[in-house]
Amino acid sequence: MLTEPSYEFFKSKKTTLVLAPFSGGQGHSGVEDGPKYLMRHGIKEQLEQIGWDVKVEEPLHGKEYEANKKAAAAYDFQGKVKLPNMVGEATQLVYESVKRAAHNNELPVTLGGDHSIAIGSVAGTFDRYPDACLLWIDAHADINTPTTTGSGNLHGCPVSFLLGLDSENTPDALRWVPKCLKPSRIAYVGLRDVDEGEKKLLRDNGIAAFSMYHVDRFGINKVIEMALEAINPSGTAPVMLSYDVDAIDPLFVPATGTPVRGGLTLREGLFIAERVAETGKLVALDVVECNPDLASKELHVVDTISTGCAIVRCALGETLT
Ligand SMILES: NC(=[NH2+])NCCC[C@H](N)C(=O)O
Ligand SMILES: [Mn+2]
Ligand SMILES: [Mn+2]
Repeated sequence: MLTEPSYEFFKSKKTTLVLAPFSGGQGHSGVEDGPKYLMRHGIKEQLEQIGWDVKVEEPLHGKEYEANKKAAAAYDFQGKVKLPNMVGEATQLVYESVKRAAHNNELPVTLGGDHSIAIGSVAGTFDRYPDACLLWIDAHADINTPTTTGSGNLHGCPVSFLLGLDSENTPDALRWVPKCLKPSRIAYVGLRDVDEGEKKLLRDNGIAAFSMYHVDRFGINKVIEMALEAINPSGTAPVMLSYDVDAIDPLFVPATGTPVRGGLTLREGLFIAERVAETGKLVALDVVECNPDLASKELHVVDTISTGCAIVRCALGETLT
């Protein structure tokens, strides 16, 4: 028997799509078009079809970050970190939107954009639900600090800011970020490309991290049970899902900036979202890193965008309704 969803907004089924067309957390152009493509593919109508009342917010409207990226690169850096001011401003705007939606008992669904925007969406969600836990579905751990990052790309760092790691080296423009996350409250699923410095941070902080090895060894169902048990032992805490589409194998999701082979199957990827929906505890969702520009053929765009939409529908209960 499926668990009855238990949160207020899950009963009222109000959601806000927070469009975050942002690419400043990494080098590729095109990831800022993710929200546009997801919307064009009908994500709003698809959610309405399964009974959701859908609002849309565009906190970055008129910002032209992508157009300014090249020029900004010359002055907007701090140590190794690229575009801290741009990322700091954009994520704060996302934060305000997500926070407002969450306090309004609407389910914020943040559509990226690169994964740096989770700085805003996670912080906004935890402002409303301080006891929440976070499932981070990704090929990457995104826990680099300003010191450990090799690339300097902030989409590889959001978790470290939310945890408050290496805070003495936090770029000024990111000092607003509340240290809202505890290491015991985040678990990863799908990892397969983790930097050496990140592995040490995961170990030293005792963070629950399930790689593709664990998915093969135990199966996806058991892995999610273990991940939820690690971060939400009572089963009563609110759950946020931050979903980088590169967790799923590039065979199914080719149009993404940092693809890594050997990932989740499409069904494993959707099952995670379905299983989280079934808990009835979902309070916020991100779907990030869809980059239509990186497709080598039109079919790859469709594969990637339709998977992004399916993740959202599954997390919002399509399979259960
Ligand atoms: N959100 C992502 N796709 N992150 C990829 C990060 C890759 C690498 N670990 C870095 O820090 O640059
Ligand atoms: Mn990733
Ligand atoms: Mn990521």
